[in-house]
Amino acid sequence: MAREIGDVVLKMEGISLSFGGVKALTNISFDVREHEIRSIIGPNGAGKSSMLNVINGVYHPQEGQVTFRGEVRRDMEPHKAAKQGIARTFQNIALFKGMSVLDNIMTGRNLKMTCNLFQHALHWGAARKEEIEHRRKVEEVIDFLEIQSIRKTPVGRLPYGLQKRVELGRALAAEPSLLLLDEPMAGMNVEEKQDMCRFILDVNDQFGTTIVLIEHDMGVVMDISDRVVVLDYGKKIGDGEPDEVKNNPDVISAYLGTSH
Ligand SMILES: Nc1ncnc2c1ncn2[C@@H]1O[C@H](COP(=O)(O)OP(=O)(O)OP(=O)(O)O)[C@@H](O)[C@H]1O
Repeated sequence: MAREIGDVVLKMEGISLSFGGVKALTNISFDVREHEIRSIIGPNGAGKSSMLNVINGVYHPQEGQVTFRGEVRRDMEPHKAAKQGIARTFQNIALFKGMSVLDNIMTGRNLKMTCNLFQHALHWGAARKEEIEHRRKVEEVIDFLEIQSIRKTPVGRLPYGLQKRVELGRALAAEPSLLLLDEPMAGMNVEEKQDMCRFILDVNDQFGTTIVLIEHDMGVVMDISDRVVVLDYGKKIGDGEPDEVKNNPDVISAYLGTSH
């Protein structure tokens, strides 16, 4: 691979998270290095989505510490995480179905907009310039994801695989340094999965974006990940390069041996 894996950018230390009596995560530690594709796998209910929600501040762990780019983050909220360059996609597509592909991707630029609505409405100086820059970036994302032909189509009319691609586009429009992908290939057919895989690898390679990925398709995970962390019942049972994880007996019995 041409890209070089860098220093640790995200460090999760001793993370524990409970919902009432349910322990979603117990004392989990792992790190993510610059430019790597780091996957989180595990059976249903293992705590994968909860971990992504801790990373971007949706959930606040009762114990443990999250360090992003050398800064310990307390009281992280999703909008603060977004401002720090963390973007994400969701397990269930979260797009505006009645809006066009272009407008949905444009919403990914919201945090970067500095001019107010009134200025935008009148297209005054700086606002006009800013609008042009946002449009340029959005068109760049549309070209990158090869969705020029559907740019004006309402998202709700698109097949599922393309909606997932648009959701990736919205996350990319924010120009994240860390991209969190929650099951980006769930529900896709083989061809759609191959396309999505290619885009994830290209994002990582061309933009240098660090990626944390949750995915159930083991073939995909083992193919595209630099390192994999394995959760089971909220506990970490494996962590390492794909080959290492594949041969870990705990992982085999907890996960690979099941029908997931
Ligand atoms: N908001 C919540 N309130 C209560 N319990 C929750 C909440 N979110 C997650 N849990 C519980 O925490 C545990 C871990 O759930 P989580 O969704 O993180 O697992 P997962 O590995 O992402 O599962 P899946 O593969 O099915 O998406 C489960 O027992 C779940 O029911």
